[in-house]
Amino acid sequence: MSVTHLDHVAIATPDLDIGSTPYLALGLHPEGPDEDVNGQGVRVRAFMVGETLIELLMPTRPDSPIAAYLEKRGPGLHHTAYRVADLDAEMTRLRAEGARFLSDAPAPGRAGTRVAFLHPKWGAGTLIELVEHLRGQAGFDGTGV
Ligand SMILES: C[C@@H](C(=O)O)C(=O)SCCNC(=O)CCNC(=O)[C@H](O)C(C)(C)COP(=O)(O)OP(=O)(O)OC[C@H]1O[C@@H](n2cnc3c(N)ncnc32)[C@H](O)[C@@H]1OP(=O)(O)O
Ligand SMILES: [Co+2]
Repeated sequence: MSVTHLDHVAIATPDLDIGSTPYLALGLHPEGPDEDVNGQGVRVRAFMVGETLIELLMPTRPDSPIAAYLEKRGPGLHHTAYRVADLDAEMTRLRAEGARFLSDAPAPGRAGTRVAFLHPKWGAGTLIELVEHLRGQAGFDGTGV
């Protein structure tokens, strides 16, 4: 099995509190404290909806991909992320099918995950992320291991 869940939907925002307003009004609550993912230049606030997170992303430095996105497109939907049990295997499989990853190797994501992004052109106009959770981590169902 390859993809097992819609892991998260990510929204770019210049301000986590402003970006949170609709989700708080919908009755959702942040999952723990905000987290800085320094490799990506983002601060993340996550809201759980069923088994899927809404991930609010605020840039933490001018060269963050989120800063570039806000500049070009303004606040809004940034990417969708799909959970896989074995990210290395999935990257190998997709590369063999011509997929265009934005980095050679997985990078650290939120909450101890490993992540990799596929080019929006390959994604037919949307940025797609693959996520692998650590074994035993909340939300990890062990599928495929
Ligand atoms: C914390 C972690 C986690 O989940 O745990 C995260 O999510 S961190 C999330 C933040 N990290 C990332 O996003 C890392 C991967 N992202 C990147 O490397 C970059 O943002 C790119 C996706 C390559 C886009 O960069 P940039 O716009 O400078 O490149 P580019 O000008 O070559 O763009 C190529 C084309 O893709 C479009 N494009 C850019 N960003 C897009 C997006 N988010 N969704 C859909 N299309 C997008 C551009 O408008 C352009 O289209 P046209 O050619 O038609 O004009
Ligand atoms: Co993400």
